[in-house]
Amino acid sequence: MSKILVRKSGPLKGTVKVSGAKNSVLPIMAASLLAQDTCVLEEIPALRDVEVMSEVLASLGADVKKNADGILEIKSTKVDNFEAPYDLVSKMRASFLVIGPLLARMGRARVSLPGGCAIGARPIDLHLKGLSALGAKINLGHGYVEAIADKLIGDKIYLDFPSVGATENIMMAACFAQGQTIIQNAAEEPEVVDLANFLNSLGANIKGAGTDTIRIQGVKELGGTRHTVIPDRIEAGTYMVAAAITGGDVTIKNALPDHLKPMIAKLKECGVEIEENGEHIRVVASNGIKAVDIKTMPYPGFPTDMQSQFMALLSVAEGTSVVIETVFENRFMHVSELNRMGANIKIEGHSAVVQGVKSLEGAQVRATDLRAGAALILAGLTAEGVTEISDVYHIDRGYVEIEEKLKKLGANIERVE
Ligand SMILES: CC(=O)N[C@H]1[C@@H](OP(=O)(O)OP(=O)(O)OC[C@H]2O[C@@H](n3ccc(=O)[nH]c3=O)[C@H](O)[C@@H]2O)O[C@H](CO)[C@@H](O)[C@@H]1O
Ligand SMILES: C=C(OP(=O)(O)O)C(=O)O
Repeated sequence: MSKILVRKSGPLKGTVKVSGAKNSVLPIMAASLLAQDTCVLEEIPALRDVEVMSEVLASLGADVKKNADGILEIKSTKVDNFEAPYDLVSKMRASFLVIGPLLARMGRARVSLPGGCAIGARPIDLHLKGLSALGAKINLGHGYVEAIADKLIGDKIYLDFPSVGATENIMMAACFAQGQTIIQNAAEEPEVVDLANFLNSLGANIKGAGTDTIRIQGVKELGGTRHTVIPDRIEAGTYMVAAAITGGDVTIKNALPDHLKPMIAKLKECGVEIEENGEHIRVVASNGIKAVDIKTMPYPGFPTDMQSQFMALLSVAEGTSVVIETVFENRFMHVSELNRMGANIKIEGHSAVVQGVKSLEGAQVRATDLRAGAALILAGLTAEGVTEISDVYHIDRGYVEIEEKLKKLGANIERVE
């Protein structure tokens, strides 16, 4: 089993390029099941999750080819299987995103229930509410969801919570529904917009993505396309925090400031200087870090996927911060690991009270999920001695070459077997 070793690293300096967004590429790959022609996807990050989604699509009968660096070609003409099995869906929750397109395309889908994970129970009731509103009969049994519909008919669907995955699944299913589907209280995340842009470039008719009301006018078929995936705002935010926690000066390339507003605002509140320049962001931290309060919210609020990385930063800030998690009910697994490194964080219900300490100390810690792992790397960059992180496969789900990228900035980090 691999481990990542991190040692205290001086101010990080230099330039780092952000990869394509994991949370865009996964739904877009699922959506390519709807296309009659080849889909060429660019800026595909070399991530474990992308490999798993490729396996899922291949198991359904799609032809998935990895071409030159970062280019994926998907041909779905021969898709003939409507079942996504447990062994693939259990590897990655986002595999559940194939249920919408499979149902739309084949009138039938059987997909393993994804189950919860370290950050919460993560039910799929809103996905199913949407699909049944479109006319699908839903049966649950033996750990699988089966959705069947002779035809789908557009409807008005109000989401009780602006779920990213439910918005995406419903949007994909509605592409071939008769008439208009309206999703109200839809998720507004940039990745939802990227998916809608991809589907529209195939010939779909989707309006309003990026607002809380999305209108999908059903069409008869979708063609092929070439699409470049948006940059990963969470990876960008993680390198912004790496610069801040080490008192560094880092320019982040291929980052869209528009998608990073909450991270930019909170880092500025912490006393970090940020320069926005087109698709570059420069982060300069030379005056220490001040405590700030954070509340995670659906987009455009502060992203839950950046909560643990900011918690690492605030654990060495001057003063006391309060971090409130409102999106997932159990996303504080990193707290006990950070406390093992000398942080002073107390959990009170959905809040964590972070009393900043002068310094952290290296320890053996466990990446309990993807972003928790990133937070431990960030903490390790500022901790005295060695931080030894286990279960790093979580980190590989969502960060392309994280050691190499950090090493280029001057970090003392290595992977050992
Ligand atoms: C692959 C991907 O894009 N993953 C992202 C996506 O996950 P995902 O799409 O799973 O997240 P959701 O937006 O659906 O979940 C948000 C909240 O809604 C709840 N919920 C969701 C669906 C449902 O049917 N019922 C229900 O109660 C969840 O348990 C959670 O508490 O958005 C999350 C919230 O920004 C991010 O943290 C994940 O990185
Ligand atoms: C929670 C995350 O991803 P997923 O929904 O794929 O588990 C994440 O990217 O932080």
